[in-house]
Amino acid sequence: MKIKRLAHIGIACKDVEDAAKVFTDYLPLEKTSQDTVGELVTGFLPVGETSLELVQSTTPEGTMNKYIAKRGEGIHHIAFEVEDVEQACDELKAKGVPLTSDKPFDGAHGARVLFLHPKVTHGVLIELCQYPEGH
Ligand SMILES: CC[C@@H](C(=O)O)C(=O)SCCNC(=O)CCNC(=O)[C@H](O)C(C)(C)COP(=O)(O)OP(=O)(O)OC[C@H]1O[C@@H](n2cnc3c(N)ncnc32)[C@H](O)[C@@H]1OP(=O)(O)O
Ligand SMILES: [Co+2]
Repeated sequence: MKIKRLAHIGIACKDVEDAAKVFTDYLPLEKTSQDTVGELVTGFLPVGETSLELVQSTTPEGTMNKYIAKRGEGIHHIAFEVEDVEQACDELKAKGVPLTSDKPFDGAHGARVLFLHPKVTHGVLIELCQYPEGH
């Protein structure tokens, strides 16, 4: 597996637009995109070669709302960009690493994403993402 960079830090929030205001009012950051991906809304704020990814659920029982109900808003996951997420998935499976899905699925900005289960990563939910060429 080749890791290219820390792609983003995912932050669980109740409302992307509200949360973005804090980061753009208190810090010199800019929200450069907002997209809906399945039941999630994401907002990206670039910081050097990485980004903050604000993530909100659009349904009461959605992933982020479930997380927020248990732990409150805050850092939810860290995402590493990999060269080949299918290969990374095969490698992790061969090592017996528990994943949250059987295979990579669609993420924001055309990425394919895969998550290692936080129970084996010292409580840190780790995303691996592969972006399309030219991203
Ligand atoms: C927007 C697209 C994409 C991108 O392009 O970047 C994204 O970032 S999507 C982000 C949201 N999607 C995901 O997080 C998908 C992967 N996550 C999951 O599949 C689930 O959330 C989970 C990690 C399997 C947990 O779901 P579930 O088992 O149903 O929830 P529980 O509340 O019962 O949690 C079990 C256990 O895991 C702990 N947990 C849950 N979330 C996290 C977390 N973010 N970080 C650390 N630990 C987490 C939770 O506290 C429970 O622990 P115990 O209480 O000790 O059992
Ligand atoms: Co993410």
